[in-house]
Amino acid sequence: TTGSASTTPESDDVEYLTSVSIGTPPQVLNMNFDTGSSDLWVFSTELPADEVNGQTLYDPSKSSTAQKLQGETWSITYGDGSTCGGDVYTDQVTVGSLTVKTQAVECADHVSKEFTEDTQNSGLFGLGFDNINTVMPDRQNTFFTNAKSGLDQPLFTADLKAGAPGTYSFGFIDKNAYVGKITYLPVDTSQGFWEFTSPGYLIASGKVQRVALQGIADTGTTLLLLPDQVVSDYYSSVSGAQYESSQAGYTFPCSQSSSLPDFTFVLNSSSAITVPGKYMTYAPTDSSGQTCFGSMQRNTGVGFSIFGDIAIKSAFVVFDGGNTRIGWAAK
Ligand SMILES: O=C([C@@H]1CCCNC1)N1CCCCC1
Repeated sequence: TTGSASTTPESDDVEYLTSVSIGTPPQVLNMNFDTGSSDLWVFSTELPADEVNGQTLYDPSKSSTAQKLQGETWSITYGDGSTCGGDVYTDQVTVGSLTVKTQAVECADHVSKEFTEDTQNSGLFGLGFDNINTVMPDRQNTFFTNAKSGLDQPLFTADLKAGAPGTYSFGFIDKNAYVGKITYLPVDTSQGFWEFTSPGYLIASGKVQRVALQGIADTGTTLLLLPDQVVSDYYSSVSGAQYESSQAGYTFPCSQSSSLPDFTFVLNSSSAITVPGKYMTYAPTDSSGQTCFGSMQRNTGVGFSIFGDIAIKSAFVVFDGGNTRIGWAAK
């Protein structure tokens, strides 16, 4: 089997939403596919009304294929401090033409304000490793784990685009979606993430800095979060760039946007991925449009780097669960 679905960016490419069908008859929710976590959770009819603002609610009582997982609950806190939790059903879940008949669907009965305010996002679709699924007392599998044995190839791919719809595909690699070769790096799954190490980086056409960047490929993180040393090196070449504590990040005059340098992360001795300078301006910090927030920021407090959508939309990425490796290609 295989399947693929279009994924559409919200404004500023802050997140990408993908249509998912759950239950019988199908209830269609737009969800945030997140390779940085491993719970499939949805806004549900169990939420208090004041925690819902525009999202689509999954109602298990209206699905003839929903089964409550008695005694099972979930609770998650994300890196930005947002939280949610609730109880668990199994139901049929379909992405494109790919169906998992018995998928754990974690129903939120509480969500923090970050989720309430994210009005188009009706849940997270975890694509990390099962060891960080939060369901207690019995941990549940991701959609990818459940689908994997039936897939033509035990992998999924992310082809995110800047300001345009892209594609998540399961079970196959679309040769028309990338150019050149796919370069694979080994993945360490011990923390539950698609964790790999880039051996170095370069700014613009400068010399390669042989600094190991241990990080995760996280489709659910917007920006590119790297070690302080790398980030200050990058912005040292941008006129007027500074770390603005009130903004909790590096900013620069928006007038500099067209001169932000490319950022390249190395994969091996003969391969690298370049984030074009045009992606390195994230957004203005206020409506005046004077000051802009950078797409590269410090990874302070995380313990590793996060190659979020800024990096992922600069490439075609293969999440190869069968071989526990990640593949990167230009496009
Ligand atoms: O909570 C997260 C991210 C948040 C954004 C969405 N993906 C998961 N983590 C990944 C980085 C380390 C801490 C946990």
